[in-house]
Amino acid sequence: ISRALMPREWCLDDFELVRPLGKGQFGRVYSMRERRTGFVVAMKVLLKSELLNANMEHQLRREIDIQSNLKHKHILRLDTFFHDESRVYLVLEYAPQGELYKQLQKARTFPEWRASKYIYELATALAYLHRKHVIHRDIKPENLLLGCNGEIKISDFGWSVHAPSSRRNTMCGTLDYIPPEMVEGQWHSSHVDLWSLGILCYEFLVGHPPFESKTVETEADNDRESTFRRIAKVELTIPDHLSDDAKDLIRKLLQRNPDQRLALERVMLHPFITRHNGIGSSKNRS
Ligand SMILES: CC(=O)NC[C@@H]1CCN(c2c(Cl)cnc3[nH]c(-c4cn(C)nc4C)nc23)C1
Repeated sequence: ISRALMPREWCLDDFELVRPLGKGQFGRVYSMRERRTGFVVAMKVLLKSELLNANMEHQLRREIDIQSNLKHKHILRLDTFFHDESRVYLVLEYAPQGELYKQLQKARTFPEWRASKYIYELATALAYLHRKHVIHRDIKPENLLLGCNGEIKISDFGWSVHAPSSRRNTMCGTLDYIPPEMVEGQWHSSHVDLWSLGILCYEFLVGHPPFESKTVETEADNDRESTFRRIAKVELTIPDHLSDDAKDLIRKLLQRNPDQRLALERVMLHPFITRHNGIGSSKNRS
C-alpha cells in the first residue's frame, strides 16, 4: 500500500464509499476503497469549521505529524491526508475487527489470557512510542481497535504529545484514565501511559475502571472534586477473584508517584504476562 500511497496529491475522487464505520471524537469515519488498487482504508472526515471553532486545528496538525511517522503493528497507521475547501480527510489503516470497547461491552470482562495478550501488545506499542518520546495520554478502550487477527491497534492520537509536556487544552470526556499528576495539571512524562495501562488491565478483568467517574462535562463541580480526590488519593480496591499476578501488576502500575510505576520492560516480563504469552519460556526461545 505504501507504494500506491506514494506522496502525491490525493483527492476524494480517488476513493469510493464502502460504509460508514462510526464517529471519532471530531468527525465521522468511513471505510473507503481506493479505486485503482481496490485497497480498503478507513477515512476520518473532519469539518474545518468545527475544527476552527473548537480551536483544534493545531491539535489535528500534531495528530497528523505524530501518527504519520509511526510504524508499529499495534499502532494504527496514518497513510496520508488531504483537504478540500470544507473538510480534512485522514487516510487511516482499516482495522477489520473493529472497536475493542464494543467487544468488552459484549463480554463484560475478558478472561485473564485475553487481557494479558492485550496488555502485552499495548506495552510493546507504548515502549515504541516512548522510545520516540511520544506520550499517547489517551489510552482507553474507545481508542483501541482490532486488526485482522484480533491484534490491538492503538488509534486516535488526538491527545498525543512529545514528552515532557503540560496540558494546555481542557480535558473533556471521561476522567477514568487520567493519572493524578495530569488531574492536578502538573508537568507529566510518559509515565502517564503506564497509569492508563493499569486502568485498562483493571477494566479488562473487572468490567469497569477502578475510580468510576462520570465524564467531566456532566460532573457537577463538587462531584468533579470528589472524582479528582479519588484519583489523586488512589483509593484502589481490587476484587478478590483476580489472580495474585493480576492484582500485583495492577498495583505496580497504579502508583500515585509516576516514578514508582512499573517500567514497560518489566511489564512485559511480569508473570501475569509471561504466564499467558509464553514469552521468555523455553518454548519460543529460538
Ligand atoms: C479510535 C476511534 O477513532 N474510534 C472511532 C472510529 C470509529 C471507526 N473507526 C475505525 C478506524 Cl479509524 C479504523 N478502522 C476501523 N474499523 C472499524 C470497524 C470494523 N468493523 C467490523 N466495525 C467497525 C466499527 N472501525 C474503524 C474509528
